[in-house]
Amino acid sequence: MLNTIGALGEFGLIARLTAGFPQTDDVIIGPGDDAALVRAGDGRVVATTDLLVEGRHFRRDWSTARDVGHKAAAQNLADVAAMGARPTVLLLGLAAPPELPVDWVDGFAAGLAAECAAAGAAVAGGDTVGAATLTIAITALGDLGGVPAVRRDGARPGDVVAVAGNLGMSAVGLDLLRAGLPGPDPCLDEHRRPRPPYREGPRAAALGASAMLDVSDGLLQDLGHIAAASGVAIDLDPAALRPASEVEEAVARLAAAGADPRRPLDYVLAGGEDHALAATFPASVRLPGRWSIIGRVDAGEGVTVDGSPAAPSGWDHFS
Ligand SMILES: Nc1ncnc2c1ncn2[C@@H]1O[C@H](COP(=O)(O)OP(=O)(O)O)[C@@H](O)[C@H]1O
Ligand SMILES: Cc1ncc(C[n+]2csc(CCOP(=O)(O)OP(=O)(O)O)c2C)c(N)n1
Ligand SMILES: [Mg+2]
Ligand SMILES: [Mg+2]
Ligand SMILES: [Mg+2]
Repeated sequence: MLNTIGALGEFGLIARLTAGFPQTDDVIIGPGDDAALVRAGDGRVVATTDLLVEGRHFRRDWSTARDVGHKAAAQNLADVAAMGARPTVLLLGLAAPPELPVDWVDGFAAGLAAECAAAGAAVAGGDTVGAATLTIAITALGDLGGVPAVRRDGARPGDVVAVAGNLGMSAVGLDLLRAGLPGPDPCLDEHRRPRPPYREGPRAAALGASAMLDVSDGLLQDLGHIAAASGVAIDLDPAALRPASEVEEAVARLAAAGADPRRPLDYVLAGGEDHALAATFPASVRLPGRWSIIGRVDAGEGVTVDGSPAAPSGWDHFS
């Protein structure tokens, strides 16, 4: 039987790839977090990279070029913010077929520029090649301003779990697109142009967040990374995870169209591409308005909802 990476799954593949990679004193935080932290001269820089592949992350008939520019930047800048850092600089890799309209490139660049401006980041360089599949590879850098990075491994029993940003809208928006249901719909907007709460990353670090990440693959799966890295259990409070009315309404639209949607709560728990920030904080911290408490950290392992093992799983590129 063929031994393929499909059987390993995305995270098995990453573990296998990175197992033998050299780690020197220049690497302060290596593979395994939202971003790396590396030495740079006398200082430190946060560094992360995420790819977007046409057909896999976006479709040109579902999103405008401008949308894709916004999303490509946002997906990467969110990983910087999730370390508690301020995004500073982005590098753009672009692989594109020669048939790609110039208008598309112009729109993409405008969207990328606008999202970078919103986060306070500049574009410092990149690379451009021809290829069969339109692919965007972005590297984003960030500045911690002298504070420690917020990793995935610092959650402690007794901490609270909190989220800034919205959950479930992007995934239900994707299902609207799959079902061919037209807009306007706020969930479509959220899917096309996620709005990570960039400034809440450094703010959470200043408040003493013990762990943090951005929700890209689905809340349960991503909180599972915090639970595993920290050696703790996380229990979520379903009452605190009530889906936004926009999610409820989009699910109702899908059901009315016979599209067999998931339950609203499942979009919240396992949707993906939210790029909300999820963090753990000592219970004594008074959280600002953009953060809402959704659960608590206990001794043990795994993620549960109201004490029960959580069923829906998140995104895996290979299974
Ligand atoms: N090809 C690779 N080589 C080295 N490290 C990788 C590779 N792919 C993923 N990683 C690392 O694995 C971790 C998880 O990746 P990923 O799930 O994509 O993070 P995120 O969801 O925050 O973008 C990250 O720390 C990332 O740097
Ligand atoms: C055409 C299309 N199909 C499916 C999706 C859904 N989707 C693609 S990637 C992904 C998960 C997040 O992407 P990933 O590359 O894993 O980002 P990372 O976790 O590395 O930040 C989801 C939900 C989409 N956005 N567009
Ligand atoms: Mg991340
Ligand atoms: Mg990634
Ligand atoms: Mg990411």
